[in-house]
Amino acid sequence: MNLSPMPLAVFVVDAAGKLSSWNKACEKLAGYSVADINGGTLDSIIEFDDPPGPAPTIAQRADIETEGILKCADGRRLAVRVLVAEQSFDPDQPGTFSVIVIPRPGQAQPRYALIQDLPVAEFIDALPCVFYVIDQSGHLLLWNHQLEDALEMSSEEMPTSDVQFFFDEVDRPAILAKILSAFEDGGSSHEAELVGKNGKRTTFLFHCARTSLGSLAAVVGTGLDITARKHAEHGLRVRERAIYSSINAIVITHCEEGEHRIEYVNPAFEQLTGYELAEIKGRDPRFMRVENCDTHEHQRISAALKRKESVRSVLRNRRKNGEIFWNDLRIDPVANVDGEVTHFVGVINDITEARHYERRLHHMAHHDPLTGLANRTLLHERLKTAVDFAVKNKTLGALAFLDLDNFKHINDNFGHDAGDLVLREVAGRLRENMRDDDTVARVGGDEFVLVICNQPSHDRIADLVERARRSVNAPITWDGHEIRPGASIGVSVFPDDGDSAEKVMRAADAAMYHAKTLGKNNFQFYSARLNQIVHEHLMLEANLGRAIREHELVLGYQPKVDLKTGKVVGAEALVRWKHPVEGTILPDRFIPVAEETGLIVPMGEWVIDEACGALKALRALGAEDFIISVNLSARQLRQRDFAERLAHTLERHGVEPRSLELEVTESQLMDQPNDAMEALAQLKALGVRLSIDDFGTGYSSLSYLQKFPVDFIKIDRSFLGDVVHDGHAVITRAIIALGHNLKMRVIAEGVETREQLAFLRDHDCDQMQGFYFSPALSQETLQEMVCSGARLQD
Ligand SMILES: Nc1nc2c(ncn2[C@@H]2O[C@@H]3COP(=O)(O)O[C@H]4[C@@H](O)[C@H](n5cnc6c(=O)[nH]c(N)nc65)O[C@@H]4COP(=O)(O)O[C@H]3[C@H]2O)c(=O)[nH]1
Repeated sequence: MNLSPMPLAVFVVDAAGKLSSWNKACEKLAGYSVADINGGTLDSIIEFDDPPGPAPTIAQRADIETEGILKCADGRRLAVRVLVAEQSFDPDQPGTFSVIVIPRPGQAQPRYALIQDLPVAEFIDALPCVFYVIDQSGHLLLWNHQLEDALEMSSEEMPTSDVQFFFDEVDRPAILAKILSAFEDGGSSHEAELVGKNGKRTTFLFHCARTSLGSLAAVVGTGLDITARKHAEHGLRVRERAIYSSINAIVITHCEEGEHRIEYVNPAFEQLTGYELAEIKGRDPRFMRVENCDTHEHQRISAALKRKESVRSVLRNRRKNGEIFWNDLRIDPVANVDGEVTHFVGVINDITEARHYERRLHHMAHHDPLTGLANRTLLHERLKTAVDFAVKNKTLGALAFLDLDNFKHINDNFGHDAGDLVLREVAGRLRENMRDDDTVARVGGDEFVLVICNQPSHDRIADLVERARRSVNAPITWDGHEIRPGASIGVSVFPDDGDSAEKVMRAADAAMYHAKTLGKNNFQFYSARLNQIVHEHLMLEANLGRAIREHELVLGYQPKVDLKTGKVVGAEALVRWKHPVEGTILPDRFIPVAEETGLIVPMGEWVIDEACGALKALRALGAEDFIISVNLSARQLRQRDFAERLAHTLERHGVEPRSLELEVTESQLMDQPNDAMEALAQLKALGVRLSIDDFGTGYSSLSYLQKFPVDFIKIDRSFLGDVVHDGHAVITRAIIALGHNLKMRVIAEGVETREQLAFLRDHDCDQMQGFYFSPALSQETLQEMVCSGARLQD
């Protein structure tokens, strides 16, 4: 064992106390040479302050600090502390003991008295740093190999170089100043980068101190390689800067015993929340929470923090100014080197804008832009919820479909702005009449829907719907005009009329259909009978197309008689449906379905084609002037190429246009009078005859009537009634006079009695048709009648 670097005096003795080795410090302290001590015992050198009695063995002294006197070679008696320790870690010397001798206070030698015993050169080279001694000329007197490595220089090159050249030119003045300061003030320290001969750069933390070598003033110093630390510091600074400059608000909290205290917030946080670090440092970040809001999210966060786990949450927080913002928050734990979580980093994203945008999108996806009411999508959701609720809780609810009766008329006459105003006004009125829990939706141009929840009775529902209907009825002023919207409403009650949204909607639809067929501005509840009607309607709708294709339709011809001559001058073609199962179906049942479905157009074409065929046949029989009239739907009239197609049909059958008469009802003409006028003008130009059907029921404006290029007006059947006695006679007379004044001829339909006939004759009516003379006949029977020259008897 080599004891020489040890500065304390140490003897090695065996169990009997015989000295076997000692160190230089020991020689120094006691003044013995090797020869003096060799073979001696511990007792010959140290006098222990033992209590009276037998002296303890060496082993007994182990690990006990005792005091004694070191008997020095020069006769001095030095008071010492003695520590005996068994050299158990040295397997080569079993049973040997170290005896460490420490001079007692006041007895010690100067601190570094033993230094010359140390192998300084080895120490210097073993230092974990560079070592140097510089003289006043700035040249190295002493250095270790670490310095050579850093400078990439050999030992030979070192003394010849001025130390300032070990540094970058820009750093040199500062380096010189530091060395100078060490010479003048006794010491200095600084960080600087040593530049190796081949460019290697190493950052050192230098400490130097003034010293003297004999009479030579010098500076001795060390330099600790801090390159790695510098890199780390730089990295940290970059990261710190990144956090500082991040556009995301960042908060760092310190956590201890479940408490979270804000330690740092970046400027983005300050900007976002309005709080500055100084005023919130040390507070729990939850102070920003909105009370009683997002409680579930807060619980989730607390639980994650307790488990020291990351968590993400979207919740509302309050800014300093009280404003609430949506926070997309992410919190991550930060552990120290021992893996213990000491901090949490929270990244806050203000997503208020995005949330609002999302909400706006959601609102747009679920609401009608014009009125702000729920749209079809939202209606379906709400209805489903309401029906499910009613089924589960055994309460009553209602679904009301509401159609504005005259919306098209409003749009056509007052323009789309007026139409929009009416829709918005109606929407507002419906909303006002419903509770917040109810739903008011707009699902089409003029179609509104109400979902009414939680009602005590059918009566109460009826009251509510009636109130809504009346509110819609109130007049709206537009550009000085008073518009009075009307509404047809169909109502189904759930769960009575259906336990699912689909069934309830079907029922309300049926009720609505019924309400419309009953006339305008009323409301109807769904009923089983109603269902039957609607079912029938659907059946007709499904079969009518086939009926047209499969030739199940036939025409009946009701003769028209000239009232002056009694001669049969024409006939009205009336369509019938010979249904293979149901038998003959009259047009009043299926024409409205054909109108609704658009099948009226192909059906109308067939009728004209058939009527032309009949005209051709009659002509062949010699009835040259015979006229057949057909009923025309407004839908046919609106077809752009109707006149053209009609001309083709007439040509194909070789029928003169003047033999065909087209009857259009007064109400259909007045629906869009300007368009109708244009269409009628085209037909007139073609040469066909025109007549206004059901005259007296359609509120004709006289100015229009004058302009329609029609040949006949047909007094509506309803005015004939008891024409001889009641007020209808006045109207009938007026219509006949009006027609004649407008240079039109007048025909009366539905004539059933001799009295009616007499009345018509007395008032100069031109023609008649009706059961009194004949119902509609088959083509063959009509031909027979015409050929036989049958006449109306006086
Ligand atoms: N009470 C009574 N009724 C009488 C009398 N004389 C005739 N009628 C009935 O009155 C209706 C006259 O036809 P409309 O007013 O044009 O009314 C027609 C017409 O608007 C429509 N229609 C019939 N055929 C066609 C067609 O081919 N095309 C179109 N678009 N509509 C048609 O169906 C309606 C009903 O037709 P129909 O059921 O055939 O009923 C016919 C006819 O049978 C009478 O003395 N007393």
